[in-house]
Amino acid sequence: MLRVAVPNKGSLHAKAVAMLHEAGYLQRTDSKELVVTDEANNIEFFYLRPRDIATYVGSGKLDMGITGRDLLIDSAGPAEEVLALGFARSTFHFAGDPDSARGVHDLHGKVIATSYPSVVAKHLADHGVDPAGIVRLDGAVETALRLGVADVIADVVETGATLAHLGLRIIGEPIMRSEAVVIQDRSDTKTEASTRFLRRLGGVLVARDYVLLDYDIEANNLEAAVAIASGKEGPTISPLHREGWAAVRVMVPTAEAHSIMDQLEQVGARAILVTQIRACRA
Ligand SMILES: Nc1ncnc2c1ncn2[C@@H]1O[C@H](COP(=O)(O)OP(=O)(O)OP(=O)(O)O)[C@@H](O)[C@H]1O
Ligand SMILES: O=P(O)(O)OC[C@H]1O[C@H](OP(=O)(O)OP(=O)(O)O)[C@H](O)[C@@H]1O
Ligand SMILES: [Mg+2]
Repeated sequence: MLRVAVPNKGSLHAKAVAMLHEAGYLQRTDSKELVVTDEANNIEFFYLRPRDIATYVGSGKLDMGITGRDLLIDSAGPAEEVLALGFARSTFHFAGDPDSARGVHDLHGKVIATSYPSVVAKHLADHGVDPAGIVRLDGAVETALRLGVADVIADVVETGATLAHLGLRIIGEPIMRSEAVVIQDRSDTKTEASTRFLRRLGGVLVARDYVLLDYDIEANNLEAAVAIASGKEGPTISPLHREGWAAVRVMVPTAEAHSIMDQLEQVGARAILVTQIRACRA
């Protein structure tokens, strides 16, 4: 049975569970449940703290897990990323009062508070910067500045609202970019079960990113229309019960669907319909 770690709280939890649901897996209905066995799919889900997931997977106790790329990197363990999931996107930055520092080289001799000490230490070492200290905190890292615990922080930034609210500025370039990822032990070989799990999640990603577009078009205009949207593997073209016309079905990126419809209409497409994809293997 495949054993998979799922974040039990925080930014990753709800979206990871939603994705597993969409992939057809049984998920817990009570937040007190720590393990759920999905007999039908031969898979067991362990609900764990996001920060611990790379440790469990890296030690081989669990086969795979969903966590943040930043947490995986900070763990510095033997687990590796095998699939990016596109949610919980964030960047990781140094930040401080507007006059505290302009770039990483100004951090020489400063005390830095962070929940990601290993990432910060490596980044500073890579830039030849020697801080006065790195203070590890679990959260609310921004408050360390106000309380005088640190000169500068290194933290997750999503919208930037938290920093703006406190009048803090980003210092230098992003240290890393993160999103939710599936991880696996580096020494694990692919099994049929792990491949199936990844294929299912990959199918959810495609189903979320693409829609199906159907339209009718006169045969004369077909080439122009296909040039606008040619699909992942080429469009399906069927004869229409109307002399000289065809019906076309094609997958297009969700984000581009409306602009593609505008362009198709201009080359003569009619009855253009968009349909959401619930699941797929593409
Ligand atoms: N505001 C945010 N937006 C997007 N991703 C975030 C945000 N805050 C944290 N993350 C991501 O969530 C993961 C951290 O997991 P963690 O459990 O600490 O989440 P959290 O949302 O910060 O939870 P907590 O409420 O315990 O602080 C990391 O991958 C991090 O990049
Ligand atoms: O750029 P923003 O959209 O404002 O998001 C970034 C904030 O979100 C996270 O905090 P969280 O809510 O997880 O609280 P924490 O500091 O206690 O971890 C992170 O640590 C930042 O403080
Ligand atoms: Mg947090």
